[in-house]
Amino acid sequence: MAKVGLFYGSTTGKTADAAEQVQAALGGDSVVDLIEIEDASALAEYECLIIACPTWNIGELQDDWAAVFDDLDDVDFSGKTVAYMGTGDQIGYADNFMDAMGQLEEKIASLGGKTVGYWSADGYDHEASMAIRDGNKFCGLALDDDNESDKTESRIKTWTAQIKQEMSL
Ligand SMILES: Cc1cc2nc3c(=O)[nH]c(=O)nc-3n(C[C@H](O)[C@H](O)[C@H](O)COP(=O)(O)O)c2cc1C
Repeated sequence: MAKVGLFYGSTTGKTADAAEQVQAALGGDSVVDLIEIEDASALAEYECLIIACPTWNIGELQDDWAAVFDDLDDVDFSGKTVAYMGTGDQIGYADNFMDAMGQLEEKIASLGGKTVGYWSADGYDHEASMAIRDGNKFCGLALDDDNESDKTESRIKTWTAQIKQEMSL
């Protein structure tokens, strides 16, 4: 079985922690390579990807993802299965919750990536998000350790069970 590439950017460590938990829940480093995003071309090596990005500076990509965003255009995502996860603050940044996850999904899907891992937005308290698709679903796992750290473990457990099926892991 081909390994999953989990690429993350993280400024204060919350997304890095969540990415480690997702890696562990999917079976550890024999199943998932955990890679800090530095170079977009590394994404091409994987058929199954998990893209992990927090939203910073009111609706912006985290710095490491911002640095490679334009280079994503040079990656052929057709035939790749891609799941997304983000961390954010639904109370402090209610009008921009998970915007970065939405921007990355929009771009990578437009370049041919098949999105899996949609996640119900029921029970969240934000006002607006660029990550909402088809009614009331986020385009990936939405984690909020600023306000709901008690829910992170169970959200990761449920979501990883879902993408195990959707990625046939
Ligand atoms: C200055 C600042 C701006 C932020 N802007 C947003 C935002 O627009 N949307 C959002 O959902 N979260 C926002 N956040 C919350 C962060 O995304 C959240 O703390 C995240 O978990 C940080 O991830 P990291 O530790 O991996 O860098 C912001 C936080 C700070 C301090």
